[in-house]
Amino acid sequence: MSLGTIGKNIKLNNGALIPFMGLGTWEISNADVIVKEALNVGYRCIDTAVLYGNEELCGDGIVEWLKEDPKHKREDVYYITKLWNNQNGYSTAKKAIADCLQKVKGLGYIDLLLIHSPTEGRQMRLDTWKAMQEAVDQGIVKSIGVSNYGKKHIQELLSWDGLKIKPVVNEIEVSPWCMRQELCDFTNSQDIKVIAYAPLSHAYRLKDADAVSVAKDKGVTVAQVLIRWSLQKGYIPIPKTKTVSRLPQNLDVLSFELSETEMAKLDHPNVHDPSDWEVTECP
Ligand SMILES: NC(=O)C1=CN([C@@H]2O[C@H](COP(=O)(O)OP(=O)(O)OC[C@H]3O[C@@H](n4cnc5c(N)ncnc54)[C@H](OP(=O)(O)O)[C@@H]3O)[C@@H](O)[C@H]2O)C=CC1
Ligand SMILES: O=C1Nc2ccccc2C1=O
Repeated sequence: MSLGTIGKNIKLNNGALIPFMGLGTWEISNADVIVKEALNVGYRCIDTAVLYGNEELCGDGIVEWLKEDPKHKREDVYYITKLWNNQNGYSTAKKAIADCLQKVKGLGYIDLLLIHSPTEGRQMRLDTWKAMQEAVDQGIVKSIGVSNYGKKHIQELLSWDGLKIKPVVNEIEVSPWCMRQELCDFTNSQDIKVIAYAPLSHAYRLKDADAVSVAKDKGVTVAQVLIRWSLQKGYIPIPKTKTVSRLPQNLDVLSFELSETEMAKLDHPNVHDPSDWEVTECP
């Protein structure tokens, strides 16, 4: 990752551009308020999911922001949502995608639709992908991707004879305590970008002594250090905060740089401590 490109939009394998980082919205119940505030302070990418139950509120926040100023354009915001596990299967996914769009109808289209996880088995994964490809052909979804996919799930999709559209991203948990170096390298080798979820370790490691020491040296917070670590690794982090006062801080990660020594101090290649679920190895 060339440091000079951090902070710029990132080109996906279909030519579309995705913002360099985004806002996670899991467990944000007033997502309309938080999303609008986030857009006002400069966030341009919002990550939600059917699971989170706040897609409509995220859409409302975006639409409110668009209405606020004629200079605010739909194409300046990147809206990500995900089909939940029980929405796998061709006809179920077709209906679910229509529902996803209906919930944010003011947006007109979904920038990026993900299959939330690979847990439902090969046939369901591929049938779901078929429906997702058709949503791109229809123009209601601009890009499609996967989440929580391990190497074998990506290989399965890339070698499927029904593949017409490659996934643009794999959204997986990545932080210094869940580095997944092999999976990240494999994902990137296939020209698929890594969206790093739980980049703040779901807040479990914010008191880590090494991270605290790096943050102190740099004069920034541990949250900022972790987001910067993710960017310097070449990932697209989606830190979540429901605290309005933390929104600007988490975005303010372009004015400092971590040295190789600091990056190495943060790395924990031998630790594998996901903050949430771990399904990348499922059959
Ligand atoms: N595809 C998938 O399977 C998954 C996707 N995700 C996505 O990734 C996003 C991020 O992951 P998430 O699990 O939310 O965890 P994060 O790693 O983003 O951590 C969020 C926690 O950090 C706290 N926090 C945020 N900023 C700061 C700060 N500056 N200082 C101190 N504490 C801070 C938050 O508190 P507070 O909110 O109270 O401010 C919250 O407790 C999710 O919201 C979701 O969009 C997450 C898990 C799985
Ligand atoms: O953000 C998320 N938090 C989760 C917890 C369990 C399963 C999926 C998720 C998410 O997508």
